[in-house]
Amino acid sequence: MKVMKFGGTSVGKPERMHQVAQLVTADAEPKIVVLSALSGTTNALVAIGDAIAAGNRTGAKNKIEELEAHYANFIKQLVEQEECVAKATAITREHFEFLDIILRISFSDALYKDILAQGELLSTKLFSVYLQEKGIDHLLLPALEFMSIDVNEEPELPAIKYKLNKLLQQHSDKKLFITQGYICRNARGEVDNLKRGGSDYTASLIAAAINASVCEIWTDIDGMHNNDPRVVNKTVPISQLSFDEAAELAYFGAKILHPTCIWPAQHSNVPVKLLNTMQPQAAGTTIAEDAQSTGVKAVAAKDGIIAIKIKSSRMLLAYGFLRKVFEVFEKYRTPIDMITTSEVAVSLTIDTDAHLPEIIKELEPFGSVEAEDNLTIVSVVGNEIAETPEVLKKLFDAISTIPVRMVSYGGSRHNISLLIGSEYKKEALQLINSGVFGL
Ligand SMILES: Nc1ncnc2c1ncn2[C@@H]1O[C@H](COP(=O)(O)OP(=O)(O)O)[C@@H](O)[C@H]1O
Ligand SMILES: N[C@@H](CC(=O)OP(=O)(O)O)C(=O)O
Repeated sequence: MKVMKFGGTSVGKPERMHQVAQLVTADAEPKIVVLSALSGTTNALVAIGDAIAAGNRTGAKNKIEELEAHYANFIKQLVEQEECVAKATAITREHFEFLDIILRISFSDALYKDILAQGELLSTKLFSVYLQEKGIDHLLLPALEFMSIDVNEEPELPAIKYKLNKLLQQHSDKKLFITQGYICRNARGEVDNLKRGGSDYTASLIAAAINASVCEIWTDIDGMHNNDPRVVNKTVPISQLSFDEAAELAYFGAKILHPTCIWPAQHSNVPVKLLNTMQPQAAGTTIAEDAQSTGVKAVAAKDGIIAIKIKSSRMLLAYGFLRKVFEVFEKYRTPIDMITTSEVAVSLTIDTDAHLPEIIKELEPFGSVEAEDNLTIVSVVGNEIAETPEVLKKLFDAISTIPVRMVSYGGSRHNISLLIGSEYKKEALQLINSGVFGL
């Protein structure tokens, strides 16, 4: 059995959904198809939730109406038969009625998550209606019945495995299952999600849970490119990546993959393929354990980074000092991305300001604390990169005009990371493209 995940761009237009139907019926292998919300929908739902949270009910109502109109148009081109048009219309009405009700009741965090879940519920149900119209046998598997996260918001792989396999056994006559990406239940049993872009994570968790033959991530580009195609002009697809390389690229900003979506597939040794819905014949990228070729593969950039510097001539070299610093970040569940130390200071980076004031306050007894935002981590990734001759020289020659704030080298065998001001990101990625990749 294989997993095929189609992102928002692959289901965002009726004709693309038609194409998805062709791709999922192209071979006889049983499959679980994971769909994201239509592109733009989750952003619109976030805007609706934010407007309601801010007490701007008129603004929220206008956004809901705009989104409903978008779905009304979508349906017109998705299905033709009167009966299917009626079904699709009833489905959208039901979900927009839910949003209308939320406008009238008191708002909570749990309701916000419910709002965000509507996108994937809509896309899968509408796709199911289209499959019905085409007479394609399938079953809609509700993700909320098997996809769960624990109190620390981590997916519960053993529970997911148990529940999903049980559901599949109950429907062993079926060959095609459709389910929602992104959405799940949390430890309180409420509707929750796997964070933005989380449908890739859903696909990888499902692939691990069923020990799939392959986890295919279908998107709007022919695989992982060597650089961010939204930022630089000339990029090329990479045919093979190891799990570690792909995980580093996803974590350090390659938007094509959700930051943590590699580990489940790696855990079960399921190869992941990145493929293009608009160009299905393109080779794409294969991510697998045995893709071990060495050398520089790609560069990615992660924005929204904050650097914190703690200066303390007294305490820094005392043992136990770093532990005390790390405990503050642990307390606020804020991961540290990069860290460097010197005789008198320790500098580290985080990617969220959610608890910044509390963190700074608790660090102040250790020394003087400075925080700086608007920074970007640029990560150059490739197996055994540190042992690859010339890489460091080429990299630093290429970016000699860019002020570099921090460097991380040696922490992983697959990664060299640089911290720069976000205003230099585009220039740095372009310089690395020509200086390191020769493009
Ligand atoms: N290194 C990269 N390789 C390929 N695509 C990238 C890379 N970095 C950023 N992207 C962007 O990721 C996009 C695909 O991811 P996403 O928008 O999340 O797709 P989907 O809607 O299918 O989930 C591409 O259109 C591309 O612009
Ligand atoms: N719809 C969700 C989940 C997702 O993964 O979407 P996409 O596959 O289009 O990146 C989001 O926008 O965050």
